[in-house]
Amino acid sequence: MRDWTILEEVWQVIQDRAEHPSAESYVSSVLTHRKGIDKSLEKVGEEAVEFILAAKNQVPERTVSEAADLLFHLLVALRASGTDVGDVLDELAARRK
Ligand SMILES: N=c1c2ncn([C@@H]3O[C@H](COP(=O)(O)OP(=O)(O)OP(=O)(O)O)[C@@H](O)[C@H]3O)c2ncn1[C@@H]1O[C@H](COP(=O)(O)O)[C@@H](O)[C@H]1O
Repeated sequence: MRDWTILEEVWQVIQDRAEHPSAESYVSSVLTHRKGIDKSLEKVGEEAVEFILAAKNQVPERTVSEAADLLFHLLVALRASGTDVGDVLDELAARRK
């Protein structure tokens, strides 16, 4: 089975950027944006649309790239909304049949 720890690593970096914002950090720029949480929610929407178009048009490389963008921006939006990704994983686990 493929190793998913990269998702956990990215989540940890997002926590670090939230707790220690820096001017060079893209994550910090989203989490401290003047639009507030709307910035990260907009990014989730944009990336979802781009993913849908890539998958619908059957462009494999773009589908992979847009899926990565979507997962990344979803993690940032979870942080922006004060949601623990652990609770999302627990929810998925609870749905196991
Ligand atoms: N996975 C990503 C990632 N994917 C995309 N991006 C950035 O997302 C930005 C958005 O690009 P777009 O073209 O979608 O949008 P844009 O119009 O340029 O900008 P906005 O709409 O966001 O204002 C680009 O600057 C990319 O570099 C990312 N930035 C960071 N990460 C991860 O987050 C970690 C922390 O990054 P920093 O916060 O920058 O240190 C990194 O080590 C990576 O693991």
